[in-house]
Amino acid sequence: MGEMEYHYHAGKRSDPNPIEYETSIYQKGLSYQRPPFTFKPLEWEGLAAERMSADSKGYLIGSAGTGETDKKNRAAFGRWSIIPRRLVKTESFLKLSASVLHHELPCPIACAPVGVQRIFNPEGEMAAAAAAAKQNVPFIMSTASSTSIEDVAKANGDGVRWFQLYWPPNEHGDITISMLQRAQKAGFSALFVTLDTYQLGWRPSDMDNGYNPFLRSDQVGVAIGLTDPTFREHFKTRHGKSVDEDKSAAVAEWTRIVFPGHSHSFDDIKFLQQHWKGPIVLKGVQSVEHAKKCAEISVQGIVVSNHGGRQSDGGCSSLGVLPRIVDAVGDKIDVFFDSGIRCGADIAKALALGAKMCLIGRPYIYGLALGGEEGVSHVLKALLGDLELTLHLAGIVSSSSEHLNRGVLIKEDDLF
Ligand SMILES: Cc1cc2nc3c(=O)[nH]c(=O)nc-3n(C[C@H](O)[C@H](O)[C@H](O)COP(=O)(O)O)c2cc1C
Ligand SMILES: O=C(O)C(=O)c1ccccc1
Repeated sequence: MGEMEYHYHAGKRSDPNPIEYETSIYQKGLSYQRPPFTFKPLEWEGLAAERMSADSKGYLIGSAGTGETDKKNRAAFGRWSIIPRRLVKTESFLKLSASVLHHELPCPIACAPVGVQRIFNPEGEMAAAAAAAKQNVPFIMSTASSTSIEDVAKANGDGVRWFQLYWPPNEHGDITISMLQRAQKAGFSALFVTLDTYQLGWRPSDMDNGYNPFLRSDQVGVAIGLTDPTFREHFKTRHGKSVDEDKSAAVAEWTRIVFPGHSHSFDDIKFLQQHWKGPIVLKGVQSVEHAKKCAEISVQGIVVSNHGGRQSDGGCSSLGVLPRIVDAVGDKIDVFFDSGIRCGADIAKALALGAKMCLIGRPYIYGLALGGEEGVSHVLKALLGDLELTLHLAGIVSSSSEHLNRGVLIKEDDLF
């Protein structure tokens, strides 16, 4: 199927057509253009699950422990409601934008870093990075990618791309530097450092399945390590054989390096600041105290995230902590948000609560599993179209904080 023509238009604002909402989505859609799969966002997970092996399904959909954090992430969106304003003179095309990391970008969402994408579709990150570029959505590449840094950059072309670091311990600083240099050379313009995953969480689905994507025989998720010259050299010195001569030992060694089982400290951030020439964003913030410390050490941003509830059970909702973190540091650093976003209204609420940009996690991977590049495009376009129409019909004329702010929200609990 060719490029869909229903309306969402991230970045295609130069040619506004006021009636495109109706004509594209309904008339064209119903008569001769069919989406690759449903527009119903809450059905994507079930449909994708039908396509996947039990291992991949458990890995993607599963979360930590009883799943309490994950459930709270979702439930939190229902506690805020959008109050529509009437007789606000609106343009037919409102402006979606985001002002982050000293840039004006055409839409306020990005693809969250998600590792091992080839377990969901053979084209993996190549398909997702290509779709993101076409929709003007920044793509955050994971250290645990199943495709090398250089190949993802090629697939992403002239798109905006950022690199997510699973950060080796200090004694492997040379390997960290090598990854950063490769990413920089390949056009990744910001560094997202994930703080909450120096070890995978307690994940019952994966333990039931005895499943860890790294330890599969086809070594998915270790593409960066196995292609890294500094790691290859390190492996040879230490094991007396090349990576290619003993792949399973190399995979085990790389896994120990990127998931060492212990955390860095605030002081260590200086090392990254010395070796990365660009903005640094710390991912996995859930407390005001931690956010304030991040703001003190001259990083450019944080991601308020609990990793989609995949790391710790019994945690709070990511959306619940967002407003207080924005109040504490939002005027000093860029606050990104993720965990639990499934539709346009969810994005609208997180932006209204002060996030500058939302990262989309599982939903675009459901798209990848259901339809490769076209599936990811469908999900991104659907989310952006849904966001745009949600704002439009609420009389909110842009996604900037001037118009989309706490004034448009009410707490559902306060209504009763
Ligand atoms: C299958 C899967 C793999 C992930 N891999 C990474 C990763 O490699 N690096 C990272 O920082 N976060 C990773 N995450 C977390 C996402 O970046 C994001 O924080 C989370 O998915 C947001 O929650 P949501 O899925 O509810 O949108 C992963 C999430 C999933 C579902
Ligand atoms: O599963 C995850 O949440 C994650 O961050 C990860 C870790 C290792 C490989 C792939 C993804």
